[in-house]
Amino acid sequence: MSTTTDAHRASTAAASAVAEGLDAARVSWAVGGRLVLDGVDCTAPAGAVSGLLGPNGSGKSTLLRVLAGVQPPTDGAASGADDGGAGVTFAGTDLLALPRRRRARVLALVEQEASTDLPITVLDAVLLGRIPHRSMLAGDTDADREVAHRVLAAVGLTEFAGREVTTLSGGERQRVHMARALAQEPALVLLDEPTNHLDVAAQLDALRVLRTLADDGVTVLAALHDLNLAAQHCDHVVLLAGGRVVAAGDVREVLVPDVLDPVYGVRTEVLTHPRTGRPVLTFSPRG
Ligand SMILES: Nc1ncnc2c1ncn2[C@@H]1O[C@H](COP(=O)(O)OP(=O)(O)OP(=O)(O)O)[C@@H](O)[C@H]1O
Repeated sequence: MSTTTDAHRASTAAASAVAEGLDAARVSWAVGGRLVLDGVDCTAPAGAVSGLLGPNGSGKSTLLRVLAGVQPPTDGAASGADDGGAGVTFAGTDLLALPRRRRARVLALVEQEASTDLPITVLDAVLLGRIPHRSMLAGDTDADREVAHRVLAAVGLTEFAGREVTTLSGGERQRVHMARALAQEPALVLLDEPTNHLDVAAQLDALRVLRTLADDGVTVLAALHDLNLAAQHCDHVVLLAGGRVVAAGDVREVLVPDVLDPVYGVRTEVLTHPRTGRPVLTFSPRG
């Protein structure tokens, strides 16, 4: 069985061996006196696809927003957590201390409900991702447009470049959000449910894009609800419940009945994928 401490320690050690990953320590966030994140420690190794898992309301979106610097962490002592201040480093740099613009050159966040009601074309929406790379007053350069077309091709949206974003389907918009994030050319990508709204082929496409990023050395951390997608596509997973990390490590250690059943309140059975050797999970109600 994978315990919080053992698996987490092992994955932390693995991440520090890869000097360039994301390392978050003692991250807390409270609202209305309630601790939504309670001293979260987690890592995402560089060059790997990491999955952030957990039931509804466990704190995945909140954690991604804090890691991305969108929402400042609550001071541990002030929030009632029994630890000190939060630390979020990437490649040894204190992410929370970086000015916003510099942080946007390092990391991109793809949120679940990103605003899509701007009356602009897909190409212009993706070009917004280039803003952190140019001076405030400069317009798009040829190099910016080259990057935008490259990332549009990567997410399969080349023929949508001239379409207004508002005319796209939910799945197409989801891919625009991913393309805009990729246009930032970040070294760290945080994604909240990137497969939401996507059909099964598009889900595999999205995960293929994440794999390509990881193969290029990018650190990828994606919140995922589908534990089987995580089982097949993640190198490392972090499981949250009630704002705490309950397990972290390799999918074969974390995605097991002893860990999942109490967290999700279900009965899990684990098979082995005949081709990949990775776990395939089935669920039934507990009782
Ligand atoms: N601004 C806020 N005000 C009050 N409660 C909040 C706020 N933001 C988050 N919460 C609460 O914090 C908890 C964690 O929310 P969060 O969205 O991070 O969970 P999640 O794991 O991403 O959930 P889901 O899988 O349903 O998307 C929830 O109970 C949510 O209602």
